[in-house]
Amino acid sequence: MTAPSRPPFGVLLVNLGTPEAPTAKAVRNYLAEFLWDKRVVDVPRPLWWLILHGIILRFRPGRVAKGYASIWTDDGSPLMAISKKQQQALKQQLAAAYGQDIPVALAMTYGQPTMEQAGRELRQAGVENMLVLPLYPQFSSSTTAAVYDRLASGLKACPHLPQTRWVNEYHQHPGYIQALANSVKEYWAEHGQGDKLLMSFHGIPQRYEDRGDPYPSQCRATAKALAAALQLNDDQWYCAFQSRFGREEWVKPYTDFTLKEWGGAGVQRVDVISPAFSADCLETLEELEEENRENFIEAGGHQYHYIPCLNDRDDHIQMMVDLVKEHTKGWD
Ligand SMILES: C=CC1=C(C)c2cc3[nH]c(cc4nc(cc5[nH]c(cc1n2)c(C)c5CCC(=O)O)C(CCC(=O)O)=C4C)c(C)c3C=C
Ligand SMILES: [Fe+2]
Ligand SMILES: [Fe+2]
Repeated sequence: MTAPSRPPFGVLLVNLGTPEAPTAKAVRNYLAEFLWDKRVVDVPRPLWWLILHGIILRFRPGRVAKGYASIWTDDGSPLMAISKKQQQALKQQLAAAYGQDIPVALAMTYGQPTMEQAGRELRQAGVENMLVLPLYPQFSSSTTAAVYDRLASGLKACPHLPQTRWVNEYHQHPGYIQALANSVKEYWAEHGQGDKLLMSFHGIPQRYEDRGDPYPSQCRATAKALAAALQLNDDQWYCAFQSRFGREEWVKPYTDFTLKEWGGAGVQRVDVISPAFSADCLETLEELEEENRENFIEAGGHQYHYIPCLNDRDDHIQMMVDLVKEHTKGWD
């Protein structure tokens, strides 16, 4: 009997993390870990500890849990359920592309599965070369860099470091732009085309951009590339930022203000897509699908269409296979 051969490399897929249940307690645990990360909120300690534990974690979890309850599925939080589907689909498409099993593990920056769990899984599969693929198309210090920190701290206990490479961002990758364009075109073929396509990205504080975070400019570049792929005129599309948190200024223009303004200005129908997210989540299914629909309709708009994230679409997973091939040269 021959020993099973080592895989040439393994892939670590990473996303943000999500609560274990749509309850105030689970949301509190999730937010306590997430919002304590200095990459996410940089307010000096111990002041931030007092604000987080004294105010935010007392009131926010109950309200946010209701939002999660409205989108929860039989398979749990959408972000987790979709991430698992992406993991399985990527494994299948990599096996087809390489003619052998390529291990793919899933980790979350906050909560489960941890970097340590995913790392052990890859190690047990014999992985010595690891490609880290954070599922954030645009690089931000608050997301992608946080993955680096967590992985580095998870590897502290590892006696045998794998060779590691990273996918920093893929905000203008031709396969990514093409998959976005395909999804919009398919949506329009079925539902017709609106007056405007709003590309709504998760925001970050303006201060983070001012000190060099490239995320907003990468979002604007993604939006421009998608508009070009769809051959839209300048008045047919717009790029805005959602999900503000706290009182300080975040990158503008704001999605909710834009939709209120459009609703009042007689825009009849708007189509909304959210290219900062590789998987549908609270910020798309609740904030965009529900809250912002209300903002537009209450201001006088008529039709509001939300176009889903790329999730486990074939062309999205194929783009991940291309990213893997491009970043593992010499390992295969
Ligand atoms: C407090 C500051 C925050 C920054 C900066 C931030 C950046 C950022 N986040 C994502 C992706 C996601 N964020 C999600 C939820 C979420 N984000 C924040 C705060 C910041 N995000 C909070 C407090 C929450 C939780 C919900 C709430 O309390 O309002 C999610 C959804 C998770 C889910 O379970 O579905 C994603 C995904 C990006 C891409 C980003 C910057 C580039
Ligand atoms: Fe966020
Ligand atoms: Fe939100």
